[in-house]
Amino acid sequence: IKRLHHCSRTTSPPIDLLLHFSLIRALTVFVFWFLSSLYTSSGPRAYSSSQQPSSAVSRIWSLTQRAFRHSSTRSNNPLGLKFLLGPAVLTVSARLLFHVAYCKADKNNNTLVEVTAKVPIPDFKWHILWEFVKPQLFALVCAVVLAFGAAILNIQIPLMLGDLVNVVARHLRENTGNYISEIQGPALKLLGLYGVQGLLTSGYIILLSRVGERVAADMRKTLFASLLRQDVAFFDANKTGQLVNRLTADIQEFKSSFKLVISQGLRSITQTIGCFVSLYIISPKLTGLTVIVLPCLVGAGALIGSFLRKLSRLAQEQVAKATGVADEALGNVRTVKAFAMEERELQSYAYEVDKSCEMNENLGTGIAIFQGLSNMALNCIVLGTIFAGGTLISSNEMSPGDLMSFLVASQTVQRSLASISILFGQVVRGISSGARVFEYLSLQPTILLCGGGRIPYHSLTGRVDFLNISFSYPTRPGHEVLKKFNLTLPPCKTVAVVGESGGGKSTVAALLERFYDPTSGVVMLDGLDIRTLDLSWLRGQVIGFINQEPVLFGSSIMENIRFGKPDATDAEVISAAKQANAHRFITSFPDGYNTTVGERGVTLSGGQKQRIAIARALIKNPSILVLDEATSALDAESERVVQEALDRATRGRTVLIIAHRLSTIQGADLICVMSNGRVVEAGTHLELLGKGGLYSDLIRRQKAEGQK
Ligand SMILES: Nc1ncnc2c1ncn2[C@@H]1O[C@H](COP(=O)(O)OP(=O)(O)OP(=O)(O)O)[C@@H](O)[C@H]1O
Repeated sequence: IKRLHHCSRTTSPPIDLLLHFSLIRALTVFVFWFLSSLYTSSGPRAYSSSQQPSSAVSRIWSLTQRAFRHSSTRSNNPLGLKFLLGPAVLTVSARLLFHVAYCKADKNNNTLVEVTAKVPIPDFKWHILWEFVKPQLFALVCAVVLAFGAAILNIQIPLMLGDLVNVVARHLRENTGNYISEIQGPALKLLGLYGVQGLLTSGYIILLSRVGERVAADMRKTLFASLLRQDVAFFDANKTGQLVNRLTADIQEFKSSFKLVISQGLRSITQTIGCFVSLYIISPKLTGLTVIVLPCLVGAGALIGSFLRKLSRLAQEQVAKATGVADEALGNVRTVKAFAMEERELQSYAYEVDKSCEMNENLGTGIAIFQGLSNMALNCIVLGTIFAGGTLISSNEMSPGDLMSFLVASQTVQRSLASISILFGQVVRGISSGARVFEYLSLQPTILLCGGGRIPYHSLTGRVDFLNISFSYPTRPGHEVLKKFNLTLPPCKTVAVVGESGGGKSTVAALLERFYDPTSGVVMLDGLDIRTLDLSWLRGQVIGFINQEPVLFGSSIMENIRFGKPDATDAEVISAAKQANAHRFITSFPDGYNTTVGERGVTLSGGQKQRIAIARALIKNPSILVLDEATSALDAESERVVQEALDRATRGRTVLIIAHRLSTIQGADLICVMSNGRVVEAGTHLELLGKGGLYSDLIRRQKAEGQK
């Protein structure tokens, strides 16, 4: 349980392997016990004295009959049936216990690191996988060839073991010749086979891990690039935690499944087919019997499998929900603490985790029953083989060595089928993880970053026209925010947009930045529709954007300012900081411009963050500056310093100010008052006051609030 606490839910629990190994060991012991009992107790001598296979056959019959009667107290049949059914029953109960314990450990430690899921799970796109696999094709083909070779050698091993047993049996029967020289040939051949098989195994594992890691790295880079390309509307609709999960957990899960399917899947399938061929060569009759039983088992397995897939999908969706709750609480931890909501957040998380725990317990029980039943069925096949094999030996159609080969080969088939049954769950998880990754890889943004024209810098005036704009946010299509909105920002003038909260002021700025495209109407820059212009040029060089809550990156101040112009020299960074009134406070820090600002700039005051954001916007020397309530989150003193910086920054530029505090915009060349999604009043401060309309009302209201 201690190990399980640390083991990710996405990996196959190690106990599975232990159980499967113990089962295989128990079966091997049984086979050897069975064969040795033929040759030892009343064994080889009785066999060799009579020289009749029928004596061995009658012994098989009597032993197996006794085994069925559970006659463990009598003579030399100590375990019999228990050897066959015992491990299967143990497997079922141990797996049940294991899943209960595992889920409990999970519940107590809240160590859920499951992949995210979105309803419904998208289709798996094979052509995208092919694009990633193509560059690694050579290594992959080599790995497949080596894995195939190892599997083929594994198929030979039962046959060679049979030869070995035949040599031993002949020597014991005839008791003539040199045992060492007789056994030497087949034994050395077998040893060589083991050696080559080991080499091939190492080879394909090395190659596969290389292919897996490279495919995963390529997928991560491509997915990240694809996410960064998406429209702002995409990020409105999807949670950051879920997106990050696709980059990490989903790709990890997919990589593990990919490697496992190629290595274990290919080996197991080859071994199953190859050993079936061996079985057929050894004894067509016995193989025929197995073939009759197998389709029934496969049919039942497929039925249970589809049910388990449904359970798995529901469980994954629930885990994603729990992760979302944790992500939101941790991402907004200051708000949670400020409202003393830790307990409530914990309760919501615990509720979702408990639900996912219950679903995973059910899934675990389903998998346990499935694996237990399949193990039991396979064990019964071995038992049936012994019954039928005895009959064939009695009719001289088989030698003891053949029976040995048949049993080992059928055991290989059983082992391979068991590993296929383990793989089953992994494949389901891998396919759904891969599908989630590919879904975002193939997503095309509607607003393309590159392409389109640029206006030469010397002829750019910075005039902006919003013409008949109507707009609804894609996440809320029924709610029209702008209705036939018209506004002109004359070159090198400052226009302020004011109005009641939620009236659509910030939306105007978002449309100018082309975070969204209007539903109808057009935004023009210097008389050109901005949809025809190169977006990276527009955002990167023409428009500077400063909003109410500037977000800094967790690097140094120097790097944060340089974010506005990646090729800026240190001198340019310092000059921008001076323009933004930031140089003095930056140089007062012991590390100056190399001071790291903490996650999202948490180690700086609001005013300091805002001035760095202004410097970041100014360094690209934009023709148009958008200030979206840039000072409204600051106290009076910070506001004064930042306002000073802004006044300096706006000189000689086209400026759009989205303002809440009307005191900050009285010097604007034009003030537009918005109501109900359109401009209802426009003029200078004094003109609007003289009209006594909505603007005067807003001023009066703010004054009254200020006095209060
Ligand atoms: N990303 C979004 N998705 C959906 N609706 C949005 C989104 N952003 C804003 N809205 C809605 O659009 C309307 C206008 O919002 P906007 O932010 O433009 O108003 P505002 O005038 O700037 O308000 P405030 O002065 O309070 O900042 C509001 O009803 C808001 O709920």
